[in-house]
Amino acid sequence: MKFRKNVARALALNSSLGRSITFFMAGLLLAGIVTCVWTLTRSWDKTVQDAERSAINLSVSQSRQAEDTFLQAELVLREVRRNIPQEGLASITIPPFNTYLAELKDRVPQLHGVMVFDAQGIMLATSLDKRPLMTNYSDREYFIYHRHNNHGSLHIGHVIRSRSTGDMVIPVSLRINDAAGGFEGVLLATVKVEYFRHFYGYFELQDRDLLALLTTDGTTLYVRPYGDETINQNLSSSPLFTRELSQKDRGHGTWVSTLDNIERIYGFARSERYPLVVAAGYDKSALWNSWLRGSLPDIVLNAMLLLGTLLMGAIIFRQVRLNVRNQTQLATLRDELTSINHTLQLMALADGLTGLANRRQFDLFLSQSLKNSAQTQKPVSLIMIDIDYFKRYNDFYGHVAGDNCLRLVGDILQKLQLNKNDLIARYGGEEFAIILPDTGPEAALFVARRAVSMVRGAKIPHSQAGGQHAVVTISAGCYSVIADADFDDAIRLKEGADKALYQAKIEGRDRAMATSDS
Ligand SMILES: Nc1nc2c(ncn2[C@@H]2O[C@H](COP(=O)(O)OP(=O)(O)OP(=O)(O)O)[C@@H](O)[C@H]2O)c(=O)[nH]1
Repeated sequence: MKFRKNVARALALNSSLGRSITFFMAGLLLAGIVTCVWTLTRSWDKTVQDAERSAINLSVSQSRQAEDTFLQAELVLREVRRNIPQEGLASITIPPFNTYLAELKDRVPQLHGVMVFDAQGIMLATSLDKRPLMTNYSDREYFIYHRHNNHGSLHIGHVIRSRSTGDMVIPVSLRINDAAGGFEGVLLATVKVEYFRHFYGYFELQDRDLLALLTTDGTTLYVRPYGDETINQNLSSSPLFTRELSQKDRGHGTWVSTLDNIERIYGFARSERYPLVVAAGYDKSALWNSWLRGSLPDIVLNAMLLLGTLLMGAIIFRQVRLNVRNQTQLATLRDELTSINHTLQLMALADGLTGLANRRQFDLFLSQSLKNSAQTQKPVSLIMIDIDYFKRYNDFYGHVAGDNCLRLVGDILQKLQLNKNDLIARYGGEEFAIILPDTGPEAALFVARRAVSMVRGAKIPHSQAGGQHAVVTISAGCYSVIADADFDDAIRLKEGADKALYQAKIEGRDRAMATSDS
């Protein structure tokens, strides 16, 4: 609650200007944040797209390169098969044939060796300088494969360690049939894994980026940047095989590698000719860090802009708060002045002793009433009232008691239940006056008599009054006119009423008299 109050005060929410500026600043801030996030998101998306494109291109080009590498091995094997005599493998003259194989192998740098095996797996010829110690190869996967699969296409096996040199090699083999179509032996070319290690080393890649050559059954032939420990790993459970390659031959995707649990952005391509796949993956966290470093100036700039907006907002809010405070102070001041004015107005128009209208208000009211009368041609009556023997009262009871007596008479006159348009005023000294607009002489005399009677009935002691009751009494004189704009009606009215009052005094006081124009 307190927090909400503080926020409302800080943002000057209690003023419409404050509210408008709050909404404007909030909109500006929101637009700034949205633009900043949108720009950065787009920039990151573009970085990812570029990485995906680059990964696809790299995997496609390396798939082609792998195809070329194995095609050259296949061409060598097919040439060897063409050069096997009609009579079969048994008729090969070993030393010259070994030389022939060595020459062929030297023409293709990626080849580790070229060999010929008979139907029992015995090595008959080899391009290698020295023969391996164990000469029977019938346990090798490629040999078993060809013995059981009678077709003339190339077979690419998993990586094996050469029994003659100890090198890691990829076996590429062809079956040889005899004249009757039966199994006669196997032609083998081995491709150096080192060749791929060397070739993949040319590419400018980050430490944790990956370039892998695999067979389509998910077995790794070589994975850069790793060593021999990742060769012949089964990655068939990787999203590359379970998700991507089951749908398309080339493409991109992001997944966590089953080999090292690193998330990468991958591109992949399957060879059209051989059961091979190449995958190129960029380490996503390295890419993120690099993007972050590159985007840092933008981020700092955007943050500064947002900070600038906030600062500007703070300054504006400070001004608004000051403005609102000044306005509040001004409003309070204005209210106070209005109230003082009102009091002053009342004071200017009211009699301080009795609270009745004063002489000034009497004159204004009389003037207005006469104007109305001139227009409506209805009569205006004036009753002039004077306290009897008031000098004696003052002399006997003192001026303070005299003032109190004036207040009491004022209170009694206020209880006369006049029309709301009538005005009772203290005319001056111990004299009162009642203006009765739209009232004729009879009604005025009736009111005057009631006033006389009520004051007498109040029984305010006046031992010096001289009458039989020894109470304060009043005398009243009434006069009525229908105003005539050409004439000084106020003087006429006052003189008439004074004359009647004088008459009442002469007649013995404590009474009301009326005079007329005649
Ligand atoms: N205490 C008090 N006395 C006032 C005030 N204004 C006028 N007086 C007194 O009222 C008295 C008026 O006396 P007069 O005009 O001679 O007449 P009166 O004694 O009332 O005699 P009549 O009018 O002939 O009955 C004077 O003594 C004034 O001093 C006032 O505000 N307070």
